[in-house]
Amino acid sequence: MPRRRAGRGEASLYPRAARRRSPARRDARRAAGAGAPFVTPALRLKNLSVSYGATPVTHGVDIKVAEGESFALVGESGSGKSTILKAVAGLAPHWTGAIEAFGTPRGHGIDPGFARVCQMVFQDPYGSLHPRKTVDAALGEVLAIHRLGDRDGRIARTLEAVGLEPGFRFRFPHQLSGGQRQRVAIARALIPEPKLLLLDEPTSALDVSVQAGVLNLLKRLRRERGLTYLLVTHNLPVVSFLCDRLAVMRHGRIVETADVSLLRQGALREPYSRELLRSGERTVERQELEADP
Ligand SMILES: Nc1ncnc2c1ncn2[C@@H]1O[C@H](COP(=O)(O)OP(=O)(O)OP(=O)(O)O)[C@@H](O)[C@H]1O
Repeated sequence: MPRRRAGRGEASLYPRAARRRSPARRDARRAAGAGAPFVTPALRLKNLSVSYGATPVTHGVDIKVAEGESFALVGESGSGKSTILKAVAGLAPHWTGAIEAFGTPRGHGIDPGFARVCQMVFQDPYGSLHPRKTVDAALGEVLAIHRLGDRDGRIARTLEAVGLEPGFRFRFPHQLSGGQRQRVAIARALIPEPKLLLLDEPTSALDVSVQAGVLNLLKRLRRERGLTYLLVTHNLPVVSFLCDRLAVMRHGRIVETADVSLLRQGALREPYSRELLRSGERTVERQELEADP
């Protein structure tokens, strides 16, 4: 059984998790791999079974995502990918098993400590932003929930980080384009300075012409902030661009977990994964995506 690092007691976990690690240390942790002993994963799902009422949706899902890693869930529609994200975010409260971020388990209800380190970005920026709240109000609300000060400074810095000019601060959602709205949604997730982002099809509701810009932004933010991503997508080029590993889901179960290099080589092991690969959508033009630095 993997041993836990000394001093990673439950009470002190969130302050430790929120501390920025040096890139060298992060690379070393990544090189150690998600399954290596002594390394507490950023996210651990153990035997996770989620249901809606009496209907079971996922069955015994096990996932470990290392700190700084980007991990994708792919698979056919209805296989339970978004349900896993919802359970981690506290939006699907009927589950068994365990959900841990940086070694600390979350409960089934509202968990403000967990929300501080783990935030979610939804697929549809039109639905996820309140139509009567300005960008300033949407971001300020998150700061108030987490009792974070320096409201003006944090909002200004976060808008800059997502590539929005200061003038966007007092606009309403209907005064923004789809891509700008999704940048606001990303800003809202980023503003409490989480370490782990749950990304549910973050670009699929956007026009193809703006998808690449948002994907490039997510890639840069991860690099600059040492973020960990758990991403749901149907778009395999997005997985290839943004992720290190992927899990293929079918009927609520993981059928294969693989390094993204196998996806790129077309060398996934399971017949179902290969079928998915053959039918993979290609909706983002590769040339629009930035190369790795
Ligand atoms: N709030 C809900 N209440 C009841 N059933 C739900 C709810 N949300 C999702 N489901 C059902 O759970 C199953 C899994 O849905 P989920 O959204 O997790 O799949 P998915 O793999 O993310 O699909 P897609 O790729 O189409 O988004 C589906 O059968 C869906 O109808």
